[in-house]
Amino acid sequence: MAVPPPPPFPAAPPMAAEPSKPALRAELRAVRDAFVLDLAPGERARLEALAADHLMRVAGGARSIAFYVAMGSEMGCAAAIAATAARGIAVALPHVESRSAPMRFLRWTPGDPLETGWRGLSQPAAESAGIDPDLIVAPLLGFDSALNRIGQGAGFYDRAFAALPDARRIGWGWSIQQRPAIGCDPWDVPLDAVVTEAGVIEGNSA
Ligand SMILES: Nc1nc2c(c(=O)[nH]1)N(C=O)[C@@H](CNc1ccc(C(=O)N[C@@H](CCC(=O)O)C(=O)O)cc1)CN2
Ligand SMILES: Nc1ncnc2c1ncn2[C@@H]1O[C@H](COP(=O)(O)OP(=O)(O)OP(=O)(O)O)[C@@H](O)[C@H]1O
Repeated sequence: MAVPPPPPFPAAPPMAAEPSKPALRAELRAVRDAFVLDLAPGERARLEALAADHLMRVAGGARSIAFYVAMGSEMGCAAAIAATAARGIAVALPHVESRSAPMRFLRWTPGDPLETGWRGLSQPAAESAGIDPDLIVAPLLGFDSALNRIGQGAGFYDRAFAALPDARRIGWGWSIQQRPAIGCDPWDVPLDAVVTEAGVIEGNSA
């Protein structure tokens, strides 16, 4: 009597992305590092200022915007923060205490001190006023034209988007971080737009 062959093992994970998220993150980090390393002196600041101009065109009506302090090869927010503050719009920055605690957005004005916190993050003093921003500028490792994003993988922004459903979600990154498709998980909340040095990618403009 024929014995049926055993089922293939290990079974494929139910939502296996192609490639795996950790592999995609490593690739995107390497591409982003190489892109920034190749920029001529002054070019990075020029491109970040272009992104700031694009953001100001789409930020209409926001009374408060959350940015972040860029690390490594992330597209920086300094020009956009300066433009935001110059328009009298409140600036907030993320504050992380631990991997498990929700990230908070704290009021910050250019010139205020920044403290080194969890994993070397530069962030406002823990006792700064918390705000619920109208618009959240989120760091990206990668994004696609359907406005899915992939971040560092700790889920801080996914959790913040779930907690602040009325805030506009704008991804912020270099145009070379775009991929044909970023596999998304059930908890991933899509962005409303992505701003790069090259322009704005909006949901209904694709
Ligand atoms: N500039 C910046 N600020 C941010 C974020 C971000 O992505 N960029 N965040 C977005 O969520 C939050 C912090 N999230 C983080 C999530 C993971 C790690 C982390 O695991 N870092 C590794 C090094 C990773 C690497 O090699 O690049 C470590 O410290 O070991 C750090 C911050 C809030 N502030
Ligand atoms: N709304 C949520 N509530 C609780 N946990 C969440 C929520 N959203 C995501 N997470 C958790 O966060 C973790 C990381 O998610 P994911 O791999 O999508 O990170 P990411 O989007 O790349 O990172 P980040 O949002 O920090 O930039 C997952 O383990 C997930 O369970």
